[in-house]
Parts: sequence; C-alpha cells; structure tokens
Amino acid sequence: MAQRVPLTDGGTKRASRVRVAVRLRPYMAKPDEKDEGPCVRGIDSQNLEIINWRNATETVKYHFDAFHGENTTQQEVFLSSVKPVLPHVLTGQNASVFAYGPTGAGKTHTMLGSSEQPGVIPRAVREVCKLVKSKEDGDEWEYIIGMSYLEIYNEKVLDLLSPNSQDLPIREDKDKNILIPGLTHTTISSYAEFDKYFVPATLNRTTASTKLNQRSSRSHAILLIKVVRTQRTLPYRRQTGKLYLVDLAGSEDNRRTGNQGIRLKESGAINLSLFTLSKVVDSLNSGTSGRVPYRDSKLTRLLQDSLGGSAHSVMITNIAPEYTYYFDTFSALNFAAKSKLIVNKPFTRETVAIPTIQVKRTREDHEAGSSGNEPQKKRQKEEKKAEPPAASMHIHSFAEPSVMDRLIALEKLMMNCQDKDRLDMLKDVAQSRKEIQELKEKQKEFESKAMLFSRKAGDNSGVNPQSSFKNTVAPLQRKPLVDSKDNKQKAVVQPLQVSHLKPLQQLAVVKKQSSVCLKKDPKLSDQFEPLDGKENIMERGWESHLDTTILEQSRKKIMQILNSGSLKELKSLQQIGDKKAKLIQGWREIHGDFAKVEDLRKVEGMTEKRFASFMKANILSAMGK
Ligand SMILES: Nc1ncnc2c1ncn2[C@@H]1O[C@H](COP(=O)(O)OP(=O)(O)OP(=O)(O)O)[C@@H](O)[C@H]1O
Repeated sequence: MAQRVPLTDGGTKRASRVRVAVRLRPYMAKPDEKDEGPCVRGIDSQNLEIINWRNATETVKYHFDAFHGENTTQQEVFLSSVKPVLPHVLTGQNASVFAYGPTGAGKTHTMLGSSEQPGVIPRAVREVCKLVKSKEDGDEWEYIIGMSYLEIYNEKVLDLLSPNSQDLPIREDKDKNILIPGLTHTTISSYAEFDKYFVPATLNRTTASTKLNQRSSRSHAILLIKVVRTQRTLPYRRQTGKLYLVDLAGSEDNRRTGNQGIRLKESGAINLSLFTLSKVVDSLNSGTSGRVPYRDSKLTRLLQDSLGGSAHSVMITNIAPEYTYYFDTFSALNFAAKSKLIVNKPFTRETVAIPTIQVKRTREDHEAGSSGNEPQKKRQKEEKKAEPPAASMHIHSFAEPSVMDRLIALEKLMMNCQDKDRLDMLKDVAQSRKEIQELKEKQKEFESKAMLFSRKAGDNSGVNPQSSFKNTVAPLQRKPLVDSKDNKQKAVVQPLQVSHLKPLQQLAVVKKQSSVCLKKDPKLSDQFEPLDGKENIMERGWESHLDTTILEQSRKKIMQILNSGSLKELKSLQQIGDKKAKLIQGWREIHGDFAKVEDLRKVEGMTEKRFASFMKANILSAMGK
C-alpha cells in the first residue's frame, strides 16, 4: 500500500510514491481469431511475464506492487489496491485511482464494473460514505461529502452532471489547487444519493463502438469525491480531501481499431493526452528540476495533483492476454514500470530526487532495446555493472559508451533547440558520426598493419605471432620490422590472393583492402560490404515460405514503427539498439518519413546484409517463429 515515507527524521514532510498494480483481463479470443493462447501470464501476486518479441523463446519479467490475474475478483482488486488509500481523504489529503491501458483491456470494467460485479468507483464511494458515517458520532469533526463528474473529450472539459455545459476552463489557485470554475459540485449524504446522480451522468459519457470494443470509452472520465471536514469547536479548522477516480480512454492503434473520421480524431486526442501523460511520467522520473509538461494536455493538467503532487496515487494498468494486444500490452507495461518510480511529495509539490540507483535503472531502461547481436562479452560486462532492474529483467546493454555519450549529449541539447537549430545540429550529429566512423576505420587499418608486421615477424623468426607480442626480448620483435615495407606491400595484395569471393565482392575487398586484408578468419567475409549486397542470398528465400498477408502486415508494422515510433519503440525492433534507433530518428528528422522499408538501407551503417537480416529477424520474431 502507498505509505508516506518520512523525508527527514521527525520532520513533517513526507513522500508517497505511486502504487502500481497490473490487472490481466481473462482471455477472450473472438470466434474468427486464431486461438494462439496468451502472450502474457502472471507468476505470482507481484510478478508477471510476457513473451519477448526479440526472442520468442524468452520472456520479459516485470515486478509491480500488485499483480491481479485473470481470476481476480472486483472485490479483491478493491481491497488490495484501492481501499488502503481512502482513509487519507478524510484527513484532508488527496488520493487518486486511475485505470490505464489499451482499449478493450478492462479499464471500464475495473473502474465501473456492472451491477453484478461493481468496480472500484461504486466500492470506493460506498467505503468513503461508510468511513464518514463511522466518524459522525463522537468525532470532533463534522464531515461533508460532495461530488463532481467530468469527462475530457477531444481536449474539452465537459461536465457530466450538467450535460449541456460547454468546455470548462482549468485554473490553479494561489495554493496550487486545481479548480474548474463552473463545474457542478453536488453534496451527497449517502451512497444511494451518489448513485442517483452518478448513473445517469455515466450515460452522458461519450462512448462508441470500435472494432476492438463494442462500447469503447472515447473520453477520460474523472469522478471527484470531495470530503470537507470542519472542527465542531474552536478554532473550527477546516480540511479538504479530494479523491479522483479516473477511467482513462484507451491508448489506440488505429490500424487495429479501424477508426476513421470522427473516431480517428477522438483517437488522436486520446493518444496525444496519453502521450503527454507518459512525458510527465518521464519528466518526473528523470529527477531533474526541469519543467514537467503538465500543461501540455487537459488530462495531465487535471491530474497534476495526482502525479508528483500531493496525492496518494494508485495506477491500475489493465492489460489483455491475446497476441493481438501484444505491442499495446508491452508498452502499457513499460509505461507502468516507469510510473512505479514516481515519488510524490505531499504538501510541497516538489519532486523528490530519485535515488541514484533508480536513475541508473531508468537509463538502463532506455538502453534496453539494444541489438540482440551484441557480443556476449559486452553483455556480460553490462550485466555485471548494473543491478537487475526491478521492473524489467531482460538483458540491457550499451553501445560504445564514449561515442554514445557524446552523441547523447548532442542530441539532448538538440531536443531543447528550435526547429532550424535542431536541423543544423542534426546535420552536425550526422557529420560527427561520419567522422567517428572514418576514425574507426583508420584505427582498424593501423591495427591491421601492426598485426601484419608482428605476424610476419613471427613467421620469419619461427615464433608464434601471439607470443611475439608477449616476448620482452627486444631483438626478436624488432628484427622482422626491418623489411616492413615489403610486408606492407603484401598486406595489400594478400586478400585478393586468398579470396574465393565472386568478382564484385573482390572489388569490395580492393576498396577496403587496408582494413580487411590481414584477417584470414573465415568469419571475416561477414564484414565485407560488397557493392551489390549479393551475400544476402542466405538471408533470402525464407519469405517465400510465409503467407503474403502476414508478411505484408509485418512490413506495415515495421514501417509504422520506423516512421512514428519513439526511441523506445524503435529499440523494440529486433537488431535495433540505442545507437541505430537514434540514427533512424535523425534520418527521419532530416528526410521525413520512410517511403518504404527498403529506405532503411539509407540510414548510416545499415548495409544490404544488415537490412536483410533485420527484416528476417523482425518478421519471424513478430510471428513468434
Ligand atoms: N476482469 C474482467 N473479467 C471479465 N470481463 C472483463 C474483465 N475485464 C474486461 N472485461 C470485459 O472486456 C470487455 C472490454 O472491457 P472494457 O470495456 O472495460 O475495456 P476498456 O479498457 O475500458 O476499453 P476502452 O478503452 O475501449 O473503453 C468488456 O466486455 C468487459 O466486460
């Protein structure tokens, strides 16, 4: 349960973090859908696992304050995740419970439920009424309960208790309380009275049928229960506690919802506000004193008190087990995992600096999408460096820290610039990358030459080239260097002699002679980058075994991520690590959308071969092969 944690011994400031619960709805495959079984399942009351789309033989595990499996009842969800925060509302503090998750995953079921299975809202209001009633006799305080009910639809704040009202403004008073002038506030004395107002008002909420949910909520619904208590005797102190009960609209992938026209517009507003919500979460988690973008959407402006503010917050993330929801589930879980790090600081509205280990974990989360092809050694090194993250236990790795640090710093700077400056800086980044790449190639060339000299020295002296490096006896090392000029000549020619590649590939070798000539390791042919990409033969042919519709769908999904995916989404693609994801974003900034997946080859470092391997890995992985 969310406990306020004292910040200082005996001090009055206390912080409470957002309690995060995940609820998995029962499996509900439609008759026309393939019954592929669930892609996510619970492990115990706090842990769950989901198939890793990078590697279908693995799962990614998440840890939360609570995990409610598909058989959990409404009563159990309420008792464990919601009831504990309610007493705070009677002591002048704020609390909030909000349901988050993809469309059709069970948010409205959790918050509202049905008459047979009432959800969080009816249970919480009943409980508040009960708590107040129990205090009425003999308590030094007098209590009054009031309610307001509104929806945010297409970025408009609409009063559900007064359905003809117009878009209402959101204001902040001098004490930083969020107010909505003109919003109906009705006093209630019992649960029955609440029900009398609430049930018809709920029917005013904007819902519509979409492909994924017959009665999909098209707005964020926010019920506010206010408890004002006043001392019966002098000095008649008054305290106001607010309880927000929020049923968020679902995040939507419009290709799956089949949304068009007005539904598409609604969906845009929903996704935008949820995107802002995730930016707010990111910003709070970063622990920096930067601006938290509460004002970027009505939803976050209203929830300001509940996130990083003075509320005891509970987020119930609803997820669905079917494969069709896989990506939505994955991103909902990642969002929920981030939210777990938020620390609220009642009464002060400052953001508590997140402990170093957590900041590090956040960064690792950012790095989580690195390529599955990274050398094992590198991975092990990173695993050793990092504590296993609580929220996500899959392997994280970093790509070339020093180079990446420079680029990350540059890109961070860029994010704060105006568009034109940003474009210039992106060009600088591209230039820097090019220079770094050239330097790396030069370095490789020098290393190769040095290796050749020592190998030659080894051959000439009958000494193993490896051991010649270890040998401290100077003459044995130096002697072969006398005819180093000859060796250099041979170094250039050698690969052409040993190569059994096709003519065009040889051409490529000639172009890159200085960097590859010394290595006879057969694996090295992988490093050649022929001009025609013919080495991709091994990557081809597999597509012919696949259903063209599935193939097309997978390509579309990849395209969508390439064109509009966030850094994290890009990194969720197979073989796209942090560095490549940033290069893709950079390319997008400069050139606009990718017209076809093949355009990915235009991104720096994406050779024919890598592209073919990327496509194969992503398509097969998406199919769970
Ligand atoms: N835990 C559950 N047990 C039984 N049925 C459930 C459960 N969760 C959801 N459902 C059912 O799944 C369907 C979709 O749920 P619901 O409407 O609550 O989704 P939602 O997340 O609110 O969707 P939207 O964002 O589109 O409004 C409903 O028919 C609901 O009754």
